[in-house]
Amino acid sequence: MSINRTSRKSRRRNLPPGPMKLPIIGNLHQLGHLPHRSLHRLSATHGPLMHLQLGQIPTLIVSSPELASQILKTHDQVFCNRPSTPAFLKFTYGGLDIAGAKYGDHWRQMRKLCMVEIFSARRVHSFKRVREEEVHVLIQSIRRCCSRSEAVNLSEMLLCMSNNITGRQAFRKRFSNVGECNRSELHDLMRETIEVAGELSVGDFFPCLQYWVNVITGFQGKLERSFKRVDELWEREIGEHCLLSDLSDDPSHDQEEDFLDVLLKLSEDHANLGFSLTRDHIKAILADVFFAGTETTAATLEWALSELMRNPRVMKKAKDEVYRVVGEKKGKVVEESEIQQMHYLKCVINETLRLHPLGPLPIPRESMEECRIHIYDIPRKTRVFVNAWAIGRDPTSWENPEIFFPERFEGSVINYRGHHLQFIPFGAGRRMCPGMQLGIANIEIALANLLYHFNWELPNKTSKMDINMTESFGISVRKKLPLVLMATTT
Ligand code: HEM
Repeated sequence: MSINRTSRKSRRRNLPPGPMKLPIIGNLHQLGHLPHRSLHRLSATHGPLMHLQLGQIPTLIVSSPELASQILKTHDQVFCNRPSTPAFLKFTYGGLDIAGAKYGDHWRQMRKLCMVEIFSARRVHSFKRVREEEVHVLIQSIRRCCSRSEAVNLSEMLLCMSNNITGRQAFRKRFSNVGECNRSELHDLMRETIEVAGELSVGDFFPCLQYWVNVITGFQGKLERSFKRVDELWEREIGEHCLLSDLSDDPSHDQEEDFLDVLLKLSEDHANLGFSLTRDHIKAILADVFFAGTETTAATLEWALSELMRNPRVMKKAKDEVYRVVGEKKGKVVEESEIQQMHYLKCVINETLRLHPLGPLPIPRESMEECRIHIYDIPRKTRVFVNAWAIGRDPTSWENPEIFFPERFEGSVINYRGHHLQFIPFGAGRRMCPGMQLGIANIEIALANLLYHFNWELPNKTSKMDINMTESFGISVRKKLPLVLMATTT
């Protein structure tokens, strides 16, 4: 398959348009080692529309707001499929979820159901207490490090917090020890699974040899083992929920419904639902909630703090705002109602998402039919990566794009809701992130509290420029090296 351009010569000679290839500028070997900066460098040389031949898969990388608008708005209906990779198919029970589902009736039904029942503003609000309690546990855990003059591994703690919040939202269970924000069975399992799911396996790009390539490289074995453990976890939680709902004197009946309560209830209501929500559908949705929701949230917080450490002026301004809004409130958690007045904090989060979006690689789109983008004909089944990372650093949209400058969002109409294609950390169009509000609520409350309760320093008198900002690939783009800081209480 080639990506064709209408030839100028043929137009001059009044001939029917003949094909001209959009040159292939990269291959699988390069992509395997391409961090975002190399992709950025390639697009600086080859323009914002790049064609890579990844094994058997024609692949486009789109790195300008104009082209992103063509993919995610003008031709959203053509590009709203997701390619099936073995890892996605496995963890989503053959694409029964939202993120891995092929575009069509099933995806529409699942997305609508989850938007109403799981991702709605009402549901996000109902977990306010869960977020505030888990942030309180995080603060207490950091305080204990302070009292022992120990460095805080924030990368690890933030991921544990995010897992605990999601565990409580999904099935009312936190997995760390009581009162701790430490590693748990869930934490290790999610880490391992996210690594497997985010891995670029060679077999993904050779569909006809996929299974055998994955067996030979050992990827298939890794995938099966990981899946078995995750499936056991979902089964255990579903079993416990079914048992609890049979016990009329269950004390947790007073509490907010969790996602699993909601999904189990819906699964018994085929008539109203109009389709059958099986156990596998439920497990697939749980997989989405954990895999799409935990690391993304923790990674954004990690980048925000790293940028604040490198930019003391911004750190001071953000802390001043939090104090001004909250006032003197010893030992308490900053509450969500107070965050609505923290406009600069929101700019800091925007600026973090601009420079450190989820990344172009983990959740690609796929064209469902042939389509013309710019002057090129893009064949059916082309994989498309919209490079939010490069778009967020595009000098034609952003002044001094490499500088962390939250003020650029003050008084600006640009937001992350998918309307402004120069800033798309949550994507845009039909397949835009449905968990945006949930993710932002977690990030805001955690960041406000980390700024309110602590002063942060680098360990061993290292300089702010020593903070390593190298990225690593996975489901989200995380810091390659953990963020380790010293905290003192304010
Ligand atoms: C900072 C946090 C987050 C970021 C940056 C983020 C980003 C993204 C992006 C870029 C996409 C692809 C959109 C596209 O193709 O246009 C996506 C899809 C998705 N996200 Fe998020 N996300 C976050 C949090 C969450 C949370 C908390 C959840 C759920 C609990 C979630 C669930 C999903 C799902 C299910 C999809 C697939 C949607 C579909 O294919 O229809 N995300 N996210």
